[in-house]
Amino acid sequence: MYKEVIKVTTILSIQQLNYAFPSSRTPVFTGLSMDIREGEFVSVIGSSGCGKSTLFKIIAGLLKPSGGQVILRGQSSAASRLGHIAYMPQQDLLLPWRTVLDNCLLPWELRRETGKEEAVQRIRGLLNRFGLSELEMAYPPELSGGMKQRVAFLRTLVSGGNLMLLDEPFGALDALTKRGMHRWLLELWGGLGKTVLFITHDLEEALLLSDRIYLMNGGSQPGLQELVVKLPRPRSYRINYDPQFIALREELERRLHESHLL
Ligand SMILES: Nc1ncnc2c1ncn2[C@@H]1O[C@H](COP(=O)(O)OP(=O)(O)OP(=O)(O)O)[C@@H](O)[C@H]1O
Repeated sequence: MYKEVIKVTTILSIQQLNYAFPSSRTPVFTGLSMDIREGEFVSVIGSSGCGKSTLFKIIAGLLKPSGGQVILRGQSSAASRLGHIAYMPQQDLLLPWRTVLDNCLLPWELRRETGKEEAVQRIRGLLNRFGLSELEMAYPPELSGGMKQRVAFLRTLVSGGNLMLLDEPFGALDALTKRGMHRWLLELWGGLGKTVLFITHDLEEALLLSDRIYLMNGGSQPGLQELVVKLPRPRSYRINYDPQFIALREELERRLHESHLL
C-alpha cells in the first residue's frame, strides 16, 4: 500500500525557557517548551500579562532569556535570529510621514540586499496581491484599521525570514473588519509558504487559522498546553458551523476553564 511520507522539519525549538525582567524578582514565565514545524500556523493564547509578547521578543532576539534555549534552524545564538525572523508587534508602527510604499521599503533600507528597483517591484507585486495597489502613495493616517494592518503585514513579510511572529495583528479591529482580515489571511497564507506563530485572545480566530494552539499558563501554573486543530484546509468561515469546529471550541474552553484562564 502506498504511504505518503510527510517531511516534517522543526524550524523553531524552545526549550525550558525562563524570563524575568531585570527590574523584577518574579519571573514572567518559567519552563516554556515548544516546537514549531515548517509551514505550520500556530497560535498562542493566554491571559493578559502571562508573557506572550515577552516570549515573542525573546524569539525575535530582542530580549535575552534568563534561562533555557531558543533554537532556530539548529542555531541557538540570539544574533543568529536577530533580523532573520519577521516580527509584527501589537501596534502597526507605520511611520505616518512615509507613504505606504516607503513604509514597505523600510526593511530594504536596513539591508539593501537587492537594488531598489527590484525591491519596489516586489513590493508592488505584493501590494497588488494584497488588494492595496491603489494605496501605494497614501499615508498611514489616511488608511482604515484593516488597511493599516495589511500594510504592516506586508512590511513584516518583506522584512525577511520564513518564520513570522504576529502579535495580535487583528486585536484592535472591529468584528466585521476582523472577519474580512481572516478571509484575506486564509486565502493568502497557503500561497506564502511561511511558518506563523500568532498571538490572539480570540478563541474562534485561533481555531479558524491554526494547525495547533498553545495555551500559555502564567505565574503559579507555568508551561504550555497544546491543542491540535484537526480541521481540513482550505478553510472558510463556514467551518464555524462544522460539528468538529464546535467540539474543538468546547475542548478549548474546557481547558481554559481548568487552567483558570477563562
Ligand atoms: N519592560 C518591562 N519591564 C518590567 N516588566 C515588564 C516589562 N514589559 C512587560 N512587563 C511585565 O511582564 C509581564 C508580561 O508582559 P507581556 O506584555 O509579555 O504580556 P502579554 O501576555 O503579552 O500581555 P497582553 O496579552 O496584555 O498583551 C506583565 O506583567 C508586564 O507588566
